Amino acid sequence: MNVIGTVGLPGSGKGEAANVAEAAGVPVVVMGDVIREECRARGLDPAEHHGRIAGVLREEEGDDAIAARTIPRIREAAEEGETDTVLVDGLRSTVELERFREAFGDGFTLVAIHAPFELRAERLGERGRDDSDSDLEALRERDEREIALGLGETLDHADVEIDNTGTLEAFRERVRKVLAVGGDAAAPAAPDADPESDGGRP
Ligand SMILES: Nc1ncnc2c1ncn2[C@@H]1O[C@H](COP(=O)(O)OP(=O)(O)OP(=O)(O)O)[C@@H](O)[C@H]1O
Repeated sequence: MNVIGTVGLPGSGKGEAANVAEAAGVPVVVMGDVIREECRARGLDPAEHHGRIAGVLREEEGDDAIAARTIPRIREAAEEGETDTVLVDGLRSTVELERFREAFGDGFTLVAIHAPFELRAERLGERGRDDSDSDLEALRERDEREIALGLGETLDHADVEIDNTGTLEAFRERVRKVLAVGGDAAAPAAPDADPESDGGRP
């Protein structure tokens, strides 16, 4: 079983990567769904209480609570899917990463998606909101919140890096390649490899 976890700052392209997976018949498990379900189980509206319940779950069941609850969902998705690859969206911390590595061993591949702040701000602006200063400030705050949870450190542990600074089609193609190989086979793809390059590196 190949489990591909994606990690990236807000607006980096995780949702697009999940779309590529779905289009390719690769099931997608969203870690946030665990939290939404827990909100409903407690009679709370996920839209309002998502952030708080994520914190409560970690306090009650440990920092790896969301990962632990996601693992059986990943196994179920693998059984039901057309391929033996599953994409998991929503890793936030190295504790979660360790939990997944423990559960899936070499079958787990962490994929980091990178795009600079300005580009993420522009893309998120196009996704919904206008590109005002308050949105830039909101993105800065979201970045900081995610980094405080451990996202920055998690990015440093990636097995595969995807640089999402080009066209959407170039990004989708890169994701398709990573999904097709998964696991260790993905390693030869050098970080931020230039697809135009003929390998003439020193
Ligand atoms: N290479 C690209 N070129 C143009 N637009 C892009 C590119 N990559 C992503 N986008 C667009 O940027 C927006 C943000 O991407 P996406 O929703 O995948 O980010 P995300 O990492 O899931 O963000 P969040 O964590 O905030 O949900 C989307 O509208 C997406 O279609």
